[in-house]
Amino acid sequence: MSFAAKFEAVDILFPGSADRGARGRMTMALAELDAGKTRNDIIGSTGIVVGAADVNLEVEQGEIFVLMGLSGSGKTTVLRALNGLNTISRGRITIRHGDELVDMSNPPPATLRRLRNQAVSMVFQQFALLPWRTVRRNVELGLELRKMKPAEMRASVDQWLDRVGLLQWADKHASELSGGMQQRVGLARALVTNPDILLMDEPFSALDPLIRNKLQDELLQLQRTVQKTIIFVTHDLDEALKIGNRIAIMKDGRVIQVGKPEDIVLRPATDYVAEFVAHMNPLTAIRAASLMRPIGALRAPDGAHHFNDNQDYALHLDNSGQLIALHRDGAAAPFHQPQPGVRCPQGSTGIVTGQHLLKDIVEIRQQTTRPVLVADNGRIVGCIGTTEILDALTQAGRADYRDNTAATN
Ligand SMILES: Nc1ncnc2c1ncn2[C@@H]1O[C@H](COP(=O)(O)OP(=O)(O)OP(=O)(O)O)[C@@H](O)[C@H]1O
Repeated sequence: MSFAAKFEAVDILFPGSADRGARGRMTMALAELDAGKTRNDIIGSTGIVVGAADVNLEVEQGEIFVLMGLSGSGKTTVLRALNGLNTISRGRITIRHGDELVDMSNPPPATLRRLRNQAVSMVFQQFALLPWRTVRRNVELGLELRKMKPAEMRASVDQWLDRVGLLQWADKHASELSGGMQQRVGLARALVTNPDILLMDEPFSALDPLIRNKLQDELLQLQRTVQKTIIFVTHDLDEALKIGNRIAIMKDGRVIQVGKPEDIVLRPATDYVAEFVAHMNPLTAIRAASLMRPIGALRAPDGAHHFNDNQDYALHLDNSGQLIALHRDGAAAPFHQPQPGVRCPQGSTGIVTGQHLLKDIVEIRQQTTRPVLVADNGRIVGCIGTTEILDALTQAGRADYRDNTAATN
């Protein structure tokens, strides 16, 4: 997989007033940064604000990459450097636009215009719609600079309005829509230009929790079809864990950990991240592959893999690792592959993939009253019983898991 955007040792400093001494103060601030001085030291001695320091990141094509951190940690500063709204003080940012690699360190104005028009679009927290324009005319805004024929423009716009479920609202004014609907218009406006990268700056923060949750689901659904590279800023760890393929945690302008949601949850790199994680919702963050007990450890002398979850479960696998028979306390027991939206039969063990979320596992377990098996391409790789679910749900259980994996690594 090639990168969509790459940050190499990026520092972004804000000089404040553009007086004659600004350049000298900037040089001094960079030297102080190199000497390990803190943000507060640097603002005290030079008046310069460090927005981002030594940021190294590679965002892959087609992933949702989340920048997460508390207010002032530098998320927006990093995001805005990707469309040239913030100037890089040192280091390099490269953006892939088709076959071209664009250096964002100091792009000529024409390159920047082309990039903003074609390669990078942004969705804002406060929607930024024009209230006097209709919904359709707001979405057209993204295409107006392209000199498209009106009929072609209308077809693209309506296709996107349809995708975000607002085609019926096309002739209403933006001000007549609810917050959630307005943000769907913002999303359609950003996507109608078919950008390589979509930047989303706290897009759902202004919405109430139910609508926010719904829009997160819709974004994930949309992403499955459009497969865009999305860089998403949030200060909410649950949101980051739910929607991010990978997450960068920021503090004081620096990236302190980058990883998949489960890396962040199960292996926090610092006490600071661990403190965040202690308050998160594991149901939408932990996947079957991380919480299962691996099958390898469960083989008994009779050749079956035995797993105890109140009762003894014996898994009989063929040479390729597929389940051919399951016994519960010695009696043959049924198993099945759960289907989305279909209630699992009670008493039948469900077989899921490693990608299933803890919330799905809990639901399957509740419906079947049986442990859950995990398969990778048909090969059984692990089991999830009550103990594994409780471990994943509780902070203490997750800490045990961390200690055990650290001990076995
Ligand atoms: N244009 C600017 N001029 C001066 N300082 C700035 C500017 N933009 C950001 N900063 C400073 O850079 C630091 C990082 O700000 P940034 O907005 O990136 O943080 P954030 O993590 O996105 O926070 P929030 O969630 O509150 O938006 C802050 O100290 C902020 O005051």
